Amino acid sequence: MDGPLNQQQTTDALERELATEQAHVDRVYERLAAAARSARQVASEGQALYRTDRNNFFRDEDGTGMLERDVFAFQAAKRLATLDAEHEGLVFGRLDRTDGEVRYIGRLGVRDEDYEPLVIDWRARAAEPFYRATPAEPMEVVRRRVLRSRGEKVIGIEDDLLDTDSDTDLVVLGEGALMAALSRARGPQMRDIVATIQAEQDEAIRAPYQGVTMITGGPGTGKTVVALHRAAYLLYSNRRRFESGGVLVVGPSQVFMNYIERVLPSLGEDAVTLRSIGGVAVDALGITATRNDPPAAHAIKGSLRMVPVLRRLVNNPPTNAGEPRLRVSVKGEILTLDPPQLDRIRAQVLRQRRYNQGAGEARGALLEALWRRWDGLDRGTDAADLEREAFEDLVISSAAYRDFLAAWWPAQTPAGLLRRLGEPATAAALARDDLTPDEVATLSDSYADPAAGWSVDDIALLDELAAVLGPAPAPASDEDDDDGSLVFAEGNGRTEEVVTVADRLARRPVDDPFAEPHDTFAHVVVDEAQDITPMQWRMLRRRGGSASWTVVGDPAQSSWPDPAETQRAIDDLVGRGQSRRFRMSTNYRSPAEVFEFAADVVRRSFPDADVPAAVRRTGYPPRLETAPAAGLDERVAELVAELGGQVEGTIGVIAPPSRVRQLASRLAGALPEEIGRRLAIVSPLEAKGLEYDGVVVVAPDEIVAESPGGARVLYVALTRPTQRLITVDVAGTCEWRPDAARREPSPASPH
Ligand SMILES: Nc1ncnc2c1ncn2[C@@H]1O[C@H](COP(=O)(O)OP(=O)(O)OP(=O)(O)O)[C@@H](O)[C@H]1O
Repeated sequence: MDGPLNQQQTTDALERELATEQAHVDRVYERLAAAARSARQVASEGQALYRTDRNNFFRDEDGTGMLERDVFAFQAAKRLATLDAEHEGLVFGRLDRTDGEVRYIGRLGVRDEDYEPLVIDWRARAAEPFYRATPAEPMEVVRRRVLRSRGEKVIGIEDDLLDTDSDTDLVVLGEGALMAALSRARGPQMRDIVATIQAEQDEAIRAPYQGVTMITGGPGTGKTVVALHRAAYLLYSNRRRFESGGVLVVGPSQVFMNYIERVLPSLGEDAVTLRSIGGVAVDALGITATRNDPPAAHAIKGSLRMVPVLRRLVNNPPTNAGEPRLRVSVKGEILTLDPPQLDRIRAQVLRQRRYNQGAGEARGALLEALWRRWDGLDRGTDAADLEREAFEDLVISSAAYRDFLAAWWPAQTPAGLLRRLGEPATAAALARDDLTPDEVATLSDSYADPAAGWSVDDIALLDELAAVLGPAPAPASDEDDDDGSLVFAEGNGRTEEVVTVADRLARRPVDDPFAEPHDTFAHVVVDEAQDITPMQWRMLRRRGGSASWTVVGDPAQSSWPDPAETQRAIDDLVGRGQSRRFRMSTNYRSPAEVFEFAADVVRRSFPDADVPAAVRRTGYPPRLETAPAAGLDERVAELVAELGGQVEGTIGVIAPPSRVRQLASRLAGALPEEIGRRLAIVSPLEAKGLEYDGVVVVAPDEIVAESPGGARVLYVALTRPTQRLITVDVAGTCEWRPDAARREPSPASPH
């Protein structure tokens, strides 16, 4: 080119280029419409073919020919149907290469009638230079162009000239797609970043699937969005493995799952299971929890010290429900099994079987022990003798035996068991030396009110119990049949109903003693991994016994009191298998003015925090406010109203958990509806992973005090804004502020 374009030339060039790109995009949509028509036709022909073949010979070569010719149309139409109707452009990128080739990049691949690519799927290898090429290493790309669209209309162009040495007459327009994308107001849901993925992010997205892939980095570095694009990439590059094996994405809360739920569909992928950490065990338990425990209970319930307590809860049911010894009378003889012997039998069975599967064996062992007692008795020569079978019939029909069995090996459910910890004496007996008396009291207290429902931490405990218990046995329809053995009608006169083989096969899934009570997945993505408690890691690992993993987190944002402990759990997962680590170095969310302030706060108590570089300046430093305790809510309402006029999109009020409810009710009536609609009032835990254009952080000192994560949790709150941050101290408190900020009055800035 011969130098920069003037204003008029730029406008003309932009119009010309937009028209060129629009023409290509139109062609793509026409081709897709044709592909969809063809797919429908093939589907109906395919059905007709199948029907014919049921009556005639199967003509394999016809079916194959049909699939080969039209498989693409099928795929394109199927994926198009899953794309978000409001996606921002099916085609979003163009590469002009040094050899003159032009490649368009899009959310899915589209070919023309001659099978030539009109658009390349962003996950294909040929699309890699779109994300990786830099001026230092242009990868044979002269110009990278990002197309911005609304529906099917191209409305903007952002170019990067990568190979400045090449002699090209390509025009270069716009000021960079990334900055344009980052400056836009945020809606209530996360968007995909497929048009502006950065090189270091792309490497993590396309990393091999095997083993454990760790993605670390500070707040706003795109860890979440990268992990989601990685899930889409894995499905694309290994569809058979991951579509059939399943991909699970786990995030910190239900609100967070709602926030990210559109990203994968907007990339044309809907075969991914999204669960909040409180909903991971919905497969085994049928429930999802959203309530968080207070910090002290959270610290106990998340700790591995709960493992032996729960094991004892299952395996040593307190025997206050009945006599701790078995006494039955057979033909006038009293046979007794004492507690030590009973304990030995129980332990022996549980060494080989989980509780639910052990019931039959335990009964067998009791009968065996009683028989030995009977057999060993010196009953005199004229005493009644009994065959073993008749002896067992007598024992089984005795009320004493049945009552004992019900108390000694009762049917147990995870929920019923965990509730028992609400009895302080039971909790203390089961905790032994694993918990201190104070911890036992805290734990027991947390179950005192059954109406409170289960907490997020309880879910991992219930899941542990479900695993220790093993799959629930099928409800027995016939007492004698519950050992699962086949019964055939062979004229023994006792059998009233014939259990056919077909019946039995139909029951097998419920009966299968090896079936796990939970789903398993081929790949598990764990977001905000720094907050996953050791007990929750156990729950997750049950879902990914032979899975590969993507683990995403930032220890500096941890709300767990001992970040080293969660790190050990992650190291454990990695084990000696394959693993790779990617560090994201740039904060794309926060304005630099806000982030530098937040980074100073976290460094005071966590000097090793991984602090990324923020790329965007807005000219608005954080605004540090103070309000008298009595007028705090009113002041927050005023500030939210002001903020509503300053930012276009979402507003978050992040308050200490103890204040959230009251603030929500005070602010409800105090704000114009237009602002109320954009407002969320949340605790820092609920704000994890989310972002808002404007944020008011209320009573930062209380946030630090109310969380075991302390300053790290405040750091989460301070790093949520994409545009503006306001903090409001209760008058007389500002311990949290770095010295420099505390000495200065509220900065005189253009608010
Ligand atoms: N390459 C990119 N192009 C455009 N936007 C991006 C890019 N990378 C990240 N973002 C945006 O930056 C914001 C932060 O991303 P994300 O929430 O994934 O970060 P995070 O590292 O998970 O943050 P946190 O640790 O604070 O939860 C999001 O709005 C995301 O869309």
